[in-house]
Amino acid sequence: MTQRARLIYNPTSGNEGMKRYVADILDVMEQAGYESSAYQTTPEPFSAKKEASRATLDGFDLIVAAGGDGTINEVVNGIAPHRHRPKMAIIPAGTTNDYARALAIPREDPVAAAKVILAGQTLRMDIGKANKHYFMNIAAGGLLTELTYGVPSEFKSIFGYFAYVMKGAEMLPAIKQFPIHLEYDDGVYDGPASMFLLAMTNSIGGFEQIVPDSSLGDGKFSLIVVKTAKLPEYLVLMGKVLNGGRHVDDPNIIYTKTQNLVVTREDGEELKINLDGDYGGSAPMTFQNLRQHIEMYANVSEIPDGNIADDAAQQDYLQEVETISESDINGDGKIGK
Ligand SMILES: Nc1ncnc2c1ncn2[C@@H]1O[C@H](COP(=O)(O)OP(=O)(O)OP(=O)(O)O)[C@@H](O)[C@H]1O
Repeated sequence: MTQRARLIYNPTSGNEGMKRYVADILDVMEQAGYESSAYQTTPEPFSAKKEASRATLDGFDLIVAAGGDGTINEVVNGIAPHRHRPKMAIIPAGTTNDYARALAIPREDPVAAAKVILAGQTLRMDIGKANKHYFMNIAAGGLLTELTYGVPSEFKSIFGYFAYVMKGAEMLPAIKQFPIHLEYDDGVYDGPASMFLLAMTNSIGGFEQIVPDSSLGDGKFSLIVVKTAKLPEYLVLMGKVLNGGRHVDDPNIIYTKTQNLVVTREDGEELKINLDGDYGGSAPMTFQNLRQHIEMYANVSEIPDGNIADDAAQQDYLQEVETISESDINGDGKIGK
């Protein structure tokens, strides 16, 4: 039976330019063998999530999310709760596009991004669960991340803000410590912290060094806890991030891999949690890594081998590799020249 694909696109993402590419993107999806249709998101909250959920229940085989990381996060939230989940493809049109960067998908040209589907390479990507919400790239808490709520979209990404901070250091005096209780796979931390991050890729506002050893599809979060709130120590840490990810050994940092995490703020104050750049609820929060939960088209050959878990690259890609080796088979059926 012909496979069906649904394009869910946000007409307001980026420079509101997505609309004019829709016909060409649908054409690429058809070339890839999918019977294709499109849905334009609306100003109504969570329209992308609702449509992704509906299309999943309707049995669509592929959902293509075109928009900023906010739209991609909504589509992930529409798909992730279901037992039978379609594949996803990403067409970036936001301001930061961290997730597309992680999947090595072109970020300037939406049609080129769609053509990643034609190459047929996919990765089974981990998805994070945070209480009842899902996220695909990053969860974070702490004052620096709270500053991102209610700011203009160009500063919406936590680490767009982080970059801003690194340039101007204007926000650093605002960093405060709070008492936190963390339970993760290898331990418990009770003590002061100024922020924590849970990352699933190494694509965080363009800083690949924040998570120097991420492995897509390994079923583990990279947990980073910054204990200090002292300005000079923050500057040292930022220097170490830029200097090849050496912050991971700093005594002011906890850096570990974990599948599960429980976060509680111990002084009774609210700790807002940011999921993929937007407010996603407050602590106490339980996080779980859903290993290889959604299969996504990716430019796998452009991602360094060391950044992909051994069993995350999927069928189409592997078939392509097998096809190449079949051409090496001799007339006598043996492999080799
Ligand atoms: N037709 C529409 N009109 C107005 N707002 C919309 C419409 N469709 C979606 N939205 C809103 O767009 C927001 C998501 O934007 P998205 O994150 O995809 O793009 P962006 O803000 O340009 O990207 P980035 O987060 O990278 O800056 C959601 O709040 C959603 O409700």
